Amino acid sequence: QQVSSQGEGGAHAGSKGFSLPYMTSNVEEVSGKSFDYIVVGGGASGCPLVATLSQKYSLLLIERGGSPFNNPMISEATNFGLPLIQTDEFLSIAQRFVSEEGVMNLRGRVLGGSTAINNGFYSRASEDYVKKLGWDKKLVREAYEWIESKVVFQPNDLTEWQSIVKDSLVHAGGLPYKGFSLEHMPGTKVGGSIFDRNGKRHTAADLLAYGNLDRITVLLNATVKNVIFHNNGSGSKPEASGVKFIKSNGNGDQVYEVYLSRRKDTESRGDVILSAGALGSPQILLLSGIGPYEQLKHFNISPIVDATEVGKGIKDNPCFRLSLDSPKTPRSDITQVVGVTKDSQIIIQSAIGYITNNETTLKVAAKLAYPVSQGKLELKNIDPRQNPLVRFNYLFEEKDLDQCVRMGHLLEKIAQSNLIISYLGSEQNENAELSTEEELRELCKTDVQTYCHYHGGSSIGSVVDKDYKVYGVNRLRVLDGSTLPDAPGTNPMATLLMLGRYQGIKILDERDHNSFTCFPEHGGQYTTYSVPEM
Ligand SMILES: Cc1cc2nc3c(=O)[nH]c(=O)nc-3n(C[C@H](O)[C@H](O)[C@H](O)COP(=O)(O)OP(=O)(O)OC[C@H]3O[C@@H](n4cnc5c(N)ncnc54)[C@H](O)[C@@H]3O)c2cc1C
Repeated sequence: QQVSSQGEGGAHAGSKGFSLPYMTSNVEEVSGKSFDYIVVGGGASGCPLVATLSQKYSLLLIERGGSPFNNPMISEATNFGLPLIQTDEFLSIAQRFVSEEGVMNLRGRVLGGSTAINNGFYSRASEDYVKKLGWDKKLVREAYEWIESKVVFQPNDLTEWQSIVKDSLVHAGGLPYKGFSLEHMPGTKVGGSIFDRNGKRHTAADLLAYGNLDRITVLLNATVKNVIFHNNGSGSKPEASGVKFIKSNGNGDQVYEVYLSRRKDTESRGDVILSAGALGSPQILLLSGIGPYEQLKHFNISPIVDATEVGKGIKDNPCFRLSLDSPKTPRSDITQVVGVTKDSQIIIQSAIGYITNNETTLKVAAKLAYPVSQGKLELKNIDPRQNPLVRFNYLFEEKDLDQCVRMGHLLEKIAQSNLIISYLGSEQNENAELSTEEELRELCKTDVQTYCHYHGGSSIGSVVDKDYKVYGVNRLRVLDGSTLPDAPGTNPMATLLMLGRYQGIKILDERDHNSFTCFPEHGGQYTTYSVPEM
């Protein structure tokens, strides 16, 4: 495995000699220009995609947040968790959202996306998952390895807390120890991390340094409102020709535009690619007139495609979390170890996060790896800077609720293991009784939480085709967590980073062989409308 062990393979924020593409927050500088590709959202999938496509094409990456470079709140492992509690409505690094059922959740709002605020735990998807999504196994491996050689690290020693968690997972949880691995597997393992051995975070934005820097422009602090379409003549599908965006700070109400280069030969034109995440991309599709007709009408949005599936099937992995009382205030601690049950249904991990600016809390958490309950995403208003409405319908399906009870049992057993109790030095836990089945069932319903691994909403096979092209229009793709119809089981970041690289290579190959196919191969119920003036 090509994981860097000491940071030599990666470039981290602020390191000397680390060249980055041109970045600007000056909207006027970019407005009116044309690029071969326009990528919206510089997160886990967007950044490797841009780096890869830049080998041959000019790109504009538009990111609603600022730069992660030289920002210790992002780069220092010791600050892990602080940005998650320091949120505001429009400008903070992390943006909070609360699902319709009242569960607090988070999304990244900075170049690097959620990889700039997350726990950094890196684990590949299983071969079964790769097969199920119809991906090319060899290319998937190459793409994982490319990512790993640049921003993934093998932890050196486990922290004291992670070491206790590891032993408790093995002894109390019955999950045998498998050592260090990037592969998803049952048992207890140490995984990869985007934090290096010096405690520096390497976000997806670091990957931009490996592209052709002369061909990449990054526009920061600009929020994309919608995609611009034009008609190529009667009978042809609406074609994306650019995007409209506004300043993220809301100053002024001016709307700016950028365009796709209009080469004479249509075969050699690029695409607008939405990589704005599981909330951002479906929201932009809806704001662009691609969504259920009734919803578009309600918000007075001129319809481009009556795409009933946009926003549907969004899922979040329900999480059962226990906060442990500790007499000491431990230092914040990122996840290095996970436990996976034999049937791969439950994943357990622990981190120490901030609850106030100077107080931390120890948490152990179990996540349901493959939830079946699905929700939906809809517009709340037409402001792209605000969160859309999202309901995940956590534990709606009985099967998920049963698994949640199982998670509760296992987690309580681990949290009350001798190892953890003696570390905490608290006597109250020692005599604590385990909850009954009924109590856990109730707790699951009232206390369900999130791991922030939400996905779906513009899924492959229903909103995009196997090449991530949006059904019903030309030159528009979506590539990020919103396209995953099911969770990768393990933590999703590795797979979403991989997907950006993987699909970037596929697009380069596709264009080399000049075999553009603009027609859906399956799925995709849609009606297209003629393009109105916007
Ligand atoms: C707190 C937290 C902890 C996590 N821990 C882990 C972990 O340890 N391991 C793991 O594997 N996964 C973890 N995850 C999940 C993982 O980080 C995400 O699944 C992954 O980053 C999603 O990738 P993405 O490309 O779909 O979206 P993102 O990485 O979120 O990127 C989307 C980007 O689009 C931008 N954007 C959105 N809308 C617009 C717009 N209108 N205009 C311009 N830009 C826009 C956003 O600002 C963002 O930069 C965690 C997530 C969170 C929030």
